[in-house]
Amino acid sequence: MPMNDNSAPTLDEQAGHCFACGPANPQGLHLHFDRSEHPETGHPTVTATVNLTRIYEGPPGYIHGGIIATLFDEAMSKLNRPLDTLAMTRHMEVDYLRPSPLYQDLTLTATHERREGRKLFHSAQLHNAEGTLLAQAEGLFIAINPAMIPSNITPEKAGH
Ligand SMILES: CCCCC/C=C\C/C=C\C/C=C\C/C=C\CCCC(=O)SCCNC(=O)CCNC(=O)[C@H](O)C(C)(C)COP(=O)(O)OP(=O)(O)OC[C@H]1O[C@@H](n2cnc3c(N)ncnc32)[C@H](O)[C@@H]1OP(=O)(O)O
Repeated sequence: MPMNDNSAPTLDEQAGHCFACGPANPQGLHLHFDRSEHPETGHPTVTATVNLTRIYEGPPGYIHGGIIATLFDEAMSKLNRPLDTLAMTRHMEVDYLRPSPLYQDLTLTATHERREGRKLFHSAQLHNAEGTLLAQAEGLFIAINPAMIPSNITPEKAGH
């Protein structure tokens, strides 16, 4: 693992195996997000194009609902950095409005709504190419102490 000047892994390096976004996870989703500001509120917003295969199937032809929740969790978590906050998901609600198809470009978006102290409230949506809303989520993220993130995860220490 690359090291910074202090020979300690950076947070990005620690997050390299994130199932949804980590480049170092061979079985991950490898999501990539573009970041911008909401045109009306100026709040951070992120977007990604997702096109998933049958590895992620739930109902035949459609994305598994747990994977859709993963997409929303990850998209909303990406809003924390532009808010200069390290935070973890505390609560999330998902509405599955229409089945979300495999093998199609879908647009995943998330936007920061408001902050109350340590509590960050975000929202997220999944649309198809025609602009139909397929699923949506609301998330509560809580700012954490960086010391909660272990810096020395290895398979040996995890018992594998
Ligand atoms: C996540 C860190 C990642 C670090 C990576 C580093 C760099 C980033 C670079 C790239 C990678 C980016 C992201 C990749 C990482 C993550 C992927 C997505 C994120 C996740 O996948 S992360 C995993 C799932 N996540 C957990 O594993 C959390 C388990 N959890 C806890 O560890 C604790 O829960 C903790 C520490 C979060 C808080 O603990 P706590 O004890 O300090 O606080 P508590 O739980 O009591 O709640 C606080 C306030 O929320 C209120 N509250 C609760 N429920 C509510 C509701 N429904 N509505 C309204 N308010 C509600 C309470 O009422 C209270 O409010 P009040 O303070 O006003 O009383």
